[in-house]
Amino acid sequence: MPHQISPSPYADDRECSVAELQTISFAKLASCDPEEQHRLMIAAEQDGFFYLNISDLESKGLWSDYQGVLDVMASWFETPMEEKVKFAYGSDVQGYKPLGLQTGATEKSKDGFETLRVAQQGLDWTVKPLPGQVLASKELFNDFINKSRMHVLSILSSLSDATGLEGEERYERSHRDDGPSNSSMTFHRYPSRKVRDSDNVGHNKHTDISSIAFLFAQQWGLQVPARGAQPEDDAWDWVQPKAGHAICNVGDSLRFLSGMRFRSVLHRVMPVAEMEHSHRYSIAYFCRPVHGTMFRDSEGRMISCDTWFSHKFDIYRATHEEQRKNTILTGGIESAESRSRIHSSVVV
Ligand SMILES: O=C(O)CCC(=O)C(=O)O
Ligand SMILES: [Fe+2]
Repeated sequence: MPHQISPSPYADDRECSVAELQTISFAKLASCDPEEQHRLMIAAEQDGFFYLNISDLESKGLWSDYQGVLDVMASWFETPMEEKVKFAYGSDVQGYKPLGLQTGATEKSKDGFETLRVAQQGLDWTVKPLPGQVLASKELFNDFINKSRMHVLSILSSLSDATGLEGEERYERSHRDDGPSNSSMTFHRYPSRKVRDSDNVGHNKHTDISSIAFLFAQQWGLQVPARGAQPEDDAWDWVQPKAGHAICNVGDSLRFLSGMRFRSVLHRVMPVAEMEHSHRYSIAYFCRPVHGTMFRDSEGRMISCDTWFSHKFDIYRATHEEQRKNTILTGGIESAESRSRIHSSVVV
């Protein structure tokens, strides 16, 4: 596993257009700093993506937990396929998803990633149990999930403060700890070019189902649409990996809960030069509302978050052609006007 961030997604010294994301301080959010809450609100409204600095003491060692779980997962992904498929339960919140079950990032391709998912309380499940290697490090995984969740809930409560929400309207109320939900910690491995077929290509463009996706990625690959680009331009900017920072983005559930105020931005993952010889790893904690939470979706329907969740997973698995027939894959944000407003800069 590479331990240093590559200087560029490319093998040569070609220019690379990078999304200019705001950086929000978790330490300041934890102390309810109104200015930081305001900066977060603007980032959620305008960009939909931002970095969260999690290197301060207030983050309680989350970054080092991340490195610990990454080591366990990198070793588990090396186990033979016959072993891994024993955990393929067909669930979208718990267990293994092999390569190629969804569409890939280019027309006609299949996805190029495998995933192990851990549901809320999933470490304790006796039905659909997790692999022994994960359970042997249960305390580490528990800490990692709880701390990630604590960070996301702080983001949600800061957004409630910044937008003046009270009582049951507050975003953390629809994500309370005592309510069951489809929240899930997901570990992705994008196998290197040496061990995957050429028609397994990255992760197709999509918006996330979740309220907030909280991503750990120390390798290039993630992209957002270039500012002002038309869908047919197919122009994308890279999201630069940054040590000590989570990459956070608003997903459909928070976009809908906020009455379309916050921006759920399209993104995708493309294979990069490093993946000719190394696997790419990313970990995402998808925080989703408690079961039964209602909102109006991009098709104008009042719908529960659970129904949206299952429609969305069906469409992730549909063909590219099927995906184009409605607004579910992209949450209705394909038009140039409502796409990313993130500025970009060019690095060489
Ligand atoms: O692998 C990544 O960097 C992003 C993955 C992603 O977008 C997702 O799982 O929804
Ligand atoms: Fe995503």
